[in-house]
Amino acid sequence: MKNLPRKILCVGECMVEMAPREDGAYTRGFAGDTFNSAWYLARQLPDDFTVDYFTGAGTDTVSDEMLAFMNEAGVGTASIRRIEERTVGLYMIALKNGERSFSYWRGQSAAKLLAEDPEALAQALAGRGLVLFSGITMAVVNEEHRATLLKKLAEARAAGTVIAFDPNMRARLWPSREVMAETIMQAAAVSDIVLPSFDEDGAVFGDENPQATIARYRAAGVKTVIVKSGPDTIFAEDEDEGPVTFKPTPSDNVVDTTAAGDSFNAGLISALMTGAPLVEALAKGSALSARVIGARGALVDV
Ligand SMILES: Nc1ncnc2c1ncn2[C@@H]1O[C@H](COP(=O)(O)OP(=O)(O)OP(=O)(O)O)[C@@H](O)[C@H]1O
Ligand SMILES: O=C(O)C(=O)C[C@H](O)[C@H](O)CO
Repeated sequence: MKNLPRKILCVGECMVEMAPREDGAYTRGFAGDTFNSAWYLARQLPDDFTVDYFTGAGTDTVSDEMLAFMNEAGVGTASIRRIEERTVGLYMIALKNGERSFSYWRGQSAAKLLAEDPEALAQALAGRGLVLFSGITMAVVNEEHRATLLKKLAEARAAGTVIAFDPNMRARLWPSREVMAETIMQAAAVSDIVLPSFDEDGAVFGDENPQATIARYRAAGVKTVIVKSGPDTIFAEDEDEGPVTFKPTPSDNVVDTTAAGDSFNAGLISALMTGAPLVEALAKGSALSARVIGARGALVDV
């Protein structure tokens, strides 16, 4: 990808994260899929890039702390909406042999209103080289705001912004599997790059193999599809570069898989934004995520 503005925006929900420690206590952090990618992107990209986050936050102390945390990490917060009567959501990680599961407390979070003001959204999206959003971004907003979000993303795309989408399906956040699947395909239809995981997409859409996942998204007009599969081979296809595969080196130190996909996305996008071919971008994403799963929590100082 060449000649794009060196300005990235990630859109979604960042929450308080409670990550279990070995001694049974919890470490408080701030995390959420698209924010995790923003955090890693800010570290991976050269200094002449900017990375911003768009969401809703409250005006209480924990919301202030979240924004301060973002700024310290080099993620810009200028366009974040502050909503007085709301606050930030919370999630807790549970670990079983390194594989993570989450419990959520996010019903009243300000992020649910991130697409309430179409003008604010359009302004945040304007002039970006790349915008990343996810299935979780789509899940946390209501039906009307989902349509606003898709419309504004389509307008940004028409104006030259590359739109990247990770389906990141969290069934519990959706009213039904049908609505989830339908919305994921609508989101893919406004996107240039789609970054699914085969375990989720295979189960929800009945894809027989990663090639079927690629074919489904390519038929929806997506230029670049990258199908992640834990330690297994990544299958990708790009309109210009054709099919590409990459086999990650399986890790012998899987401590917590939280944000494996988010950090992979950041490594991949940072490589593509600096002009690398797809195969190199797959290698960079894999190398970063392999380090991230070796420690607890979403954000790992790697
Ligand atoms: N056991 C592993 N060993 C080495 N690399 C791994 C392993 N698990 C994951 N990865 C790396 O992380 C990438 C993303 O993993 P995965 O397919 O599990 O993502 P995901 O399901 O989107 O993750 P999440 O949604 O939990 O962030 C893989 O493509 C691979 O490069
Ligand atoms: O599950 C969510 O909604 C989150 O954003 C929490 C985690 O940080 C994320 O799923 C990791 O990929």
